[in-house]
Amino acid sequence: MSFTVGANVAEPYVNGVVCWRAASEPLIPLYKFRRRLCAACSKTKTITRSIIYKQGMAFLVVCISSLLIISISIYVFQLLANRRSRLPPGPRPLPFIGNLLDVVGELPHRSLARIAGRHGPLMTVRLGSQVIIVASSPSTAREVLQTHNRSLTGRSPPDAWLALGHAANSVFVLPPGRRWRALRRIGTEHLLSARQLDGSRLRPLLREATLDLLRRVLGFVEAGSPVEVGRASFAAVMDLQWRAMFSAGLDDAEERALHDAAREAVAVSLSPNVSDFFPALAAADLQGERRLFGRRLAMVYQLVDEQMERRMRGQREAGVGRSGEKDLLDVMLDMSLEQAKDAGAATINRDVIRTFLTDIFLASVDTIASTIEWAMAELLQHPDAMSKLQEELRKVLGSNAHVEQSDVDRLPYLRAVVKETLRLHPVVPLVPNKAEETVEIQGHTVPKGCTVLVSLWAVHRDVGAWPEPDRFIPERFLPRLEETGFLGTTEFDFIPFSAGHRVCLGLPLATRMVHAMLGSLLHRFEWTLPQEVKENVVDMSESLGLTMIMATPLQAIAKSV
Ligand code: HEM
Repeated sequence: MSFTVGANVAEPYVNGVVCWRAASEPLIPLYKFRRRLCAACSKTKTITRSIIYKQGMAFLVVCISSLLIISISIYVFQLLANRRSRLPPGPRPLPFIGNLLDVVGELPHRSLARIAGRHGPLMTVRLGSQVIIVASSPSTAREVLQTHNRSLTGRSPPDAWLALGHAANSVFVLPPGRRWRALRRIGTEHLLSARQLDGSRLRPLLREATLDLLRRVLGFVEAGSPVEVGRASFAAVMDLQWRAMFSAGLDDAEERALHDAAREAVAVSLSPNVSDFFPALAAADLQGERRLFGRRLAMVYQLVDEQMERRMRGQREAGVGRSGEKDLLDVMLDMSLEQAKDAGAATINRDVIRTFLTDIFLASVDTIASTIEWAMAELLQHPDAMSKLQEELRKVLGSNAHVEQSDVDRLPYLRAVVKETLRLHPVVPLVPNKAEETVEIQGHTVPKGCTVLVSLWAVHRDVGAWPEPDRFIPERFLPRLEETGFLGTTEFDFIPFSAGHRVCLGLPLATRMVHAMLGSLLHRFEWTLPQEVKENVVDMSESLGLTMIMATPLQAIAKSV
């Protein structure tokens, strides 16, 4: 770009001296002007600066006013468009940034619930250039997850997920097409259905994971140190998931690497990112979230790849597949070989296998471990509920050392505690869908392409559905244990696993492990808070990535019973 200097600005007076060279050259590009003018006379240095300064200021003023005019026009246009398109009501957006200032600064599920308190259970917020419709009540959640679910199951991958091409094959963010359906089917048929989990291959693994957790806690007890409940649960679930997918355990170094990589990948993956609010800036990755997510993901990929390599080498050397019961990796490798033979467009290739196994791994560890940690934090602050639960466990289990899946039906208070924990602390508090078609909800328009966020957190604290919504009262679930199950398909006031086409794939595994692990921890140990925590309070603040975890990891003192 070049700037020109007209005759009027080319006669600058600085300390009473006129620059004749500038005056005689009415049109000079600024960058040249600066160099040439300096060669012309002894006073030019000052004069040049003065002219560049004036030009720069003029340019800045022109830019700022154009930006202001453009953004005010967009703003007015949006307001008019909103009125005409009958979007749900919402806070007035600022030009450019929309309602970002209202939402950031607090955890998004909390700020959105606060704003919904003013604007209603179906509201519109604008985050940067993105239009988001938020459903915050049981009835609006039902509209999204049941009535209009077919049109609202799309996904826009968060920018961070584009790292290493993860989004292209990720079951979490794939649009509801052929590949997404194939992956869900594989997950259900070969790992996560009740039939698989209660079958001869996986059932012993699930039991072993509970015993593994008890052993880890015993290690803390014997060392006389407080138990890091979340960390111990995380490690036990991680090992279980690895064995279920690869029929192989993790050594200490792998366990440490995976723990840190998985926790950080999950934490970074959905944290607020300017690239998501302003897709036009995404290429710059200004916050570095995509790079960070990519680095963490690469560590998980590397370990998954090692397992794949080892298995494929084994198959090549033996000339046949593994004998015995097949694990998830076997099943997926067999499928990819079959599809390669058919020479059609393979739905399952190596990249898809790597991404799916990584997704399943990431989905399972933090969710189950955090739910157990939240439950323990609540119980430690509600000793009556803890005693009642331990009494029930003593009666039902007697001298059995741990909870089996077959015991859970006879443990109503344990089930009520788990439900109340998931009500107050749904580990996925906001579920983002994308409207694939325009739909009408309660007299408002939800336009095609916008994001439709269901706030499970707000639904679970809806005052109409839940008296004293912020209190931990497991008893509220006792009369309705059988009524709603976990799917919320009747009332939609309790939907920790969401509902509809994209309902959580891991529900059967999660409910089995949370009940078995939590029940066993309470049956085998007496729990108290460390003295310094008793004197203050348990820090119940949340930290949010892909899942909602405790910001301060819970520590508790365990004593063998
Ligand atoms: C307490 C534990 C868990 C909770 C509360 C939970 C909750 C959720 C929620 C709310 C969703 C979003 C559903 C939607 O988009 O409408 C979800 C999705 C998903 N969950 Fe879970 N989850 C848990 C454990 C697990 C486990 C253990 C696995 C796998 C082993 C898993 C695998 C998945 C997958 C693959 C999806 C994506 C489904 C899709 O988009 O099609 N989850 N989960």
